[in-house]
Amino acid sequence: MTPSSPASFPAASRGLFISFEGIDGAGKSSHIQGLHDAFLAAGRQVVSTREPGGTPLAEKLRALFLQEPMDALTEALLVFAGRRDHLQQVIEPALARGDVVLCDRFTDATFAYQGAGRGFDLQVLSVLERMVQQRPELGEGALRQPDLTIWFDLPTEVAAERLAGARAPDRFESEPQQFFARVAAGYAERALAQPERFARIDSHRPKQAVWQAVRQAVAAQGWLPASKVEG
Ligand SMILES: Nc1ncnc2c1ncn2[C@@H]1O[C@H](COP(=O)(O)OP(=O)(O)OP(=O)(O)O)[C@@H](O)[C@H]1O
Ligand SMILES: Cc1cn([C@H]2C[C@H](O)[C@@H](COP(=O)(O)O)O2)c(=O)[nH]c1=O
Repeated sequence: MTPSSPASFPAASRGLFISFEGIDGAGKSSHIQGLHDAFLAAGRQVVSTREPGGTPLAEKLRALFLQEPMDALTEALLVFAGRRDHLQQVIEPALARGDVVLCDRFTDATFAYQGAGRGFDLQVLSVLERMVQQRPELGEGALRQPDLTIWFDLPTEVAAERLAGARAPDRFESEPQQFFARVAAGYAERALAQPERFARIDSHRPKQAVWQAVRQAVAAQGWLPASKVEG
């Protein structure tokens, strides 16, 4: 059996937490499914989930979050309330079982959208983050954070073109391009501050090239075999 064959690649049995980020229309969705399939093929149990959402309660909050007018503090409180439930009900149990958790958006989105996009106080967001994500069992003062964040980066005008006419826009998708420019800058700031956690993917390329970059970013961590290109 070669080192890169899937059956020889349960490289680790510890849980893995991978989040996917980017402005609306950045192209996350199909690659999350591709990675889900690749991890299954490598013999891992996989939980694909999303934020806001991921539990019955958090999905109810998501519907309000995406549709009802509210201020930025209310947005932040709702999204962190849903995140708490999601962590307790889905993410932590999956990681404890040793599963791979693929999460379409997590707390970086809150810093990018509510923080950079809306201009909401980053220190208040940090306090909420600490309350919701604190995990004493990981070490004193430790917070649950993704092991890897795959950030789909592309120009706001390209994302807008991709979304145009695709579906009825929600409250965020209806925002002007200047809003998304701020959100994109927010993501860039997060990535700069935590380069070891972020993998930036240039998403202004054909889907197959983006997929190969995503696959490579995960393989570089030793979590999937490097040689095989799927999807
Ligand atoms: N590399 C690409 N080139 C061209 N079009 C793409 C590419 N990737 C995705 N798309 C198209 O762009 C649109 C948005 O993609 P997708 O829904 O995957 O983005 P997303 O990041 O999940 O968006 P959102 O966060 O708003 O749900 C879809 O119509 C998709 O087919
Ligand atoms: C987690 C999170 C999300 N948002 C925004 C970002 C998107 O516009 C929507 C979610 O829609 P998607 O198409 O499923 O990605 O919600 C946010 O503003 N703050 C957050 O923390």
